[in-house]
Amino acid sequence: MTETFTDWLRQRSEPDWTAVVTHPFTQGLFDGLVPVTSMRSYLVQDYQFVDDFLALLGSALAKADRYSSRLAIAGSIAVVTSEENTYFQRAFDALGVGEADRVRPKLDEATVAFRELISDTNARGSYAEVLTVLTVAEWTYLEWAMRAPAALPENFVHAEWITLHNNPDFQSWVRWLCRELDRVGADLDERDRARCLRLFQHATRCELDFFNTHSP
Ligand SMILES: Cc1ncc(CN)c(N)n1
Repeated sequence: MTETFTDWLRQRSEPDWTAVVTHPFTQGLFDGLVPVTSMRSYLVQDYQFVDDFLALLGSALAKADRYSSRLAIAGSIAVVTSEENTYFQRAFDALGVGEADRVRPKLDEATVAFRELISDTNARGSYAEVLTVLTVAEWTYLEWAMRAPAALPENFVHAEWITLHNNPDFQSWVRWLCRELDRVGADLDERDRARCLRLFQHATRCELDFFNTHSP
């Protein structure tokens, strides 16, 4: 079988890729053993990441070259702004996160770095480059969440963060993202493919730094 563009990108992003999808933070989630302080700081920072991520989805929606692609992207925007946002609010309530940390927390270095990558891609990236960053963010999350055991932790803060990233709709969305990047990637010249690779590797490193920051 011939190698797809997304497989090519992922293979050249090792060993960071495997380090993200098997990260000890995710094992802590599966066991329900991430300490409250780590879970709180992780979700507070992630909510700021999600803000930029939503803008990047908007950029993909605007840059897409066909209506069917816009529909798929709009479906993901709907999830981020409903189920996922509601999860954050319920988790913040359960973890005692105050208003200031929900709206404008002090950002960790890893969050700043990730946000910079996203906003640069948002401002200057082609559709293929926007898809590249989205694919890393979603595919890594699907891959770690798929490693969860059938028995989920009791605490909904842990359990729902896993199921939000491993359910049939999320799986279809990630499959679509990979196919879309393969489709768009097929028309790129060598220089643009290399740009996507650098972005893919950079985004994978940002994911790793993000988990590392919140691992006790
Ligand atoms: C850091 C990060 N990367 C990816 C995802 C999945 N959207 C997330 N919520 N946070």
